Amino acid sequence: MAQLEVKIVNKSEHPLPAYATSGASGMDLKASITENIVLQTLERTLVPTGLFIELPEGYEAQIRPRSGLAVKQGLTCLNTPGTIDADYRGEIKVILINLSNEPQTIQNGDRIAQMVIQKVEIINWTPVEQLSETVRAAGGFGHTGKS
Ligand SMILES: O=c1ccn([C@H]2C[C@H](O)[C@@H](COP(=O)(O)OP(=O)(O)OP(=O)(O)O)O2)c(=O)[nH]1
Ligand SMILES: [Mg+2]
Repeated sequence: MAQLEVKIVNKSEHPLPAYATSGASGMDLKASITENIVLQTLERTLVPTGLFIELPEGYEAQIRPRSGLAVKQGLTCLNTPGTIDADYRGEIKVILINLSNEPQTIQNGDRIAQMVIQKVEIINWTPVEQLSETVRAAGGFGHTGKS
């Protein structure tokens, strides 16, 4: 399979993010910090990764939570999925929040989130007076029931 080339500047002391298995969607991102971060219950913070990327136009990176961190420590990404725009040249940072009942500590090198690269469609609007009819029509938000 042809693979996309993506420029990256790595200012962290950690190796480049990598796919853990051949079928993985995401690459884990590590905290690049000089001091531990302690998050109290419901506290949030911006965790630096030391990574800067240049995505080709038509692509984005999504920053998603790791399920292990979520289930074991109640740590998740507040803005999930975080969006890294193709034209962003700043440091990739992860907005973590502690949804557990105890303080949670983040150490340098901890795998705090995962990054998925995806294609995005850029669209043009076609303004119209009416949309096509469907069975669902305007039903939503539980409209089809529970089971
Ligand atoms: O989890 C995230 C989300 C965003 N970003 C960076 C990359 C992204 O391209 C930029 C802007 O993100 P977003 O569009 O989500 O934030 P905004 O509040 O709309 O800010 P802006 O007005 O700068 O677009 O911030 C991150 O590093 N991590
Ligand atoms: Mg924005």
